[in-house]
Order: sequence, then C-alpha cells, then structure tokens
Amino acid sequence: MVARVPVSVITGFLGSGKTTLVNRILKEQHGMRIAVIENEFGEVGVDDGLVVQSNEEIFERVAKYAPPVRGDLIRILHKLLKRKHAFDAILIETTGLADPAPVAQTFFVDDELKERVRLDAIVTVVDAAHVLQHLDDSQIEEGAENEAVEQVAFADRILLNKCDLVEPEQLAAITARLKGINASAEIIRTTHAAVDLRHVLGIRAFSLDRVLAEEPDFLDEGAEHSHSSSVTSVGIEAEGELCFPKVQAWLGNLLREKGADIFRSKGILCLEGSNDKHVFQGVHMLLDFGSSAQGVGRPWAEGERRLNRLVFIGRNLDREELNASFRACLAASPSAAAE
Ligand SMILES: Nc1nc2c(ncn2[C@@H]2O[C@H](COP(=O)(O)OP(=O)(O)OP(=O)(O)O)[C@@H](O)[C@H]2O)c(=O)[nH]1
Repeated sequence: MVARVPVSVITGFLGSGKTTLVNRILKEQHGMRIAVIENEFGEVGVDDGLVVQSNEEIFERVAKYAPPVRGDLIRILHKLLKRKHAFDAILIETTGLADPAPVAQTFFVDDELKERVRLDAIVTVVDAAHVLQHLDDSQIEEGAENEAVEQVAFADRILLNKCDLVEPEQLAAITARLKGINASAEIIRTTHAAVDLRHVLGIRAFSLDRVLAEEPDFLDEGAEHSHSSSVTSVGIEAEGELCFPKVQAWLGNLLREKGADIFRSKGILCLEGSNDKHVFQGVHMLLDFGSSAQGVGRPWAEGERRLNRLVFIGRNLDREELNASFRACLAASPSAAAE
C-alpha cells in the first residue's frame, strides 16, 4: 500500500503567526515537496504577496479555498493528488476566524481522500499578547462559538507564539489557561514561530477518538455550528502611489483609536518614489512596516500591476471612512494636496 500523504492543518487566531510558521517551513532545508493550501478571510487577498517564494522545487502554493470550506477543499485535494510528482506533505493554513473542525472533517468524509491522505495534526498558533482577550471575548453573540476557544480545543499541538511580547509570569498564566481548555496538546513556546519542524510536521498527533470523545457529532456533516457574524472585513484595492508619512500617521492613529475592534489589518502598498513592494502588518494596536527590500514579501514582478491592497478585519468597521482616509494618503490626491 502506498503511504498516505500527511496533512498538517495550521490554524490560529487572526495575526497569531500562521503565515510566519508556513514561511519558516518553506524556507527550511528539509528537502520535502510541500503543497500549501491557504484560505483567506476577506474580500481582498493580501497573503499571496506575503508568503515567501521558495526557489526550490519543494513548494507549490496551490490554491486558495473560500469559506464554506469543505467542498472547495475536497476539490483542491483531489486535483493535487492527480499531479504526477507526489507531495511529501500538505499544509493547510486556515483563516484566523476558521473553526478547524470542518477542515479536519474533510479527511474522514471522502472515501478517496481517506485512502490517499491522512490528517497528521492540527497545529494551533497562539498569539501570547492577545490570546486572553480573544478567549474572553464578551462581544460574541449569544449561542455563537468562540473560534479562538475552538482552535485551542481542537489542537493536537499548540505553538504559544510571540513570547517576546509578554512577561514570563504572563506566559505561565496563559499556559495554565490553554491547558484548562486542552489538557492533551503539547504546548511549545516560540518567537516568530521558530520551532524545530520535527515538532510540527509528521508528528502523527491527530486522534479521531479524542475528537469524537469531545465532539460526538464531529463526523456528522449536517451538524450546524453557529459562528459569530459580528466580525467583518473591509478590503481596499486601488492604484496610485501613497505618501508614506501620511500612511504611517493614518494607520498609527487608526489602530491606536480602534485597535480594540480591528483584530487584524495588513496590506501591500505602493509608495511614492519607491520601486519596492511595501507591506504593513497590524494586529490590534501593534503595527509594523516592511518592504521587499528588507526581505518582507515578494518584490514587484516584471510587468505586475502595482496595486495597493489592504484589508481590515474586525468589528464596527466603517467602510466609507476607511476608503476616504486611505484616499487622503495618495500622493497626488486632491484631498491630500488640500491638507
Ligand atoms: N513580536 C512578534 N511578532 C510576530 C511573531 N510572530 C509573528 N509576528 C508578526 O505578527 C504579524 C502577523 O503574523 P502572521 O504570520 O502574518 O499571522 P497570521 O496568523 O498568518 O495572520 P492572518 O493569516 O492574517 O490571520 C506579522 O507582522 C508577524 O511578523 C512573534 O513571535 N513576535
């Protein structure tokens, strides 16, 4: 019998470090051919510009799937398995708002997939700086699931990431809290998702029995789970060069004032006077800028249309206001000139 291809599901809340982990896996010299399947939440895809491109043959960034996930995901996996060159491993990165259960279920409901692939583990990346706030989120509607809790509960392994941002005593308290939700998953502390890949890939940690003990309707395809609908996204896609000091001031003020509600923001930016691709990454109030010149994201490809692409994910987002304040940062915009 041909060995089944191991699949790792990388989950974790918005901004916890999933892409950082995937990039790390792709850059490592492990000699494996790895297929990556990504799922983005929101109208404007930004991650394709943020995932590293490996110059080796090991990585094929295959496809994106859109929620609702399962049908799409099954189709993508079938397509993957038809390829001539087999993959040694498949990584599925979920959106930060995904419940990992339907993704995991995919591997048990489709007969052909059951024979060809096996779910190796659900790896949950946790943001040490924000996890308690997400686990204790009081704004989730009555009866809806808290995805942050689900992601921890379903984990076979937890990467407690961003340890650089919190004090050691806090780490101990967070670890105790995570163990309270999931006593069996091993917790590995990381910064920038730096982990020995042997602790993440090929670990054979997923146990259907354990999941069924906790969630008896796991294999019931019709089982309905209610998800919070109060979190939405606003995407902005526009041509034009931006004035960097204005963008900095705009995003800095926006996240300072509304960062409690804006869980995640990120974008690819074209800046006035620069040929590099610039990116920003926001997680609540924390904001970082980088550029392809610094090795962040990919540079503009020859002939690539230079588009600014931004996405904001959170609650109470004001689409018009976000669009208007973005436009005010365009270098040649009338409103920018009027300031
Ligand atoms: N200080 C600090 N920042 C980190 C760490 N890990 C990741 N980051 C930063 O956190 C931001 C979000 O990281 P990503 O890897 O994009 O997070 P993600 O989970 O893929 O985000 P979404 O897919 O949007 O949900 C980026 O700016 C990272 O550079 C860490 O350990 N410490």
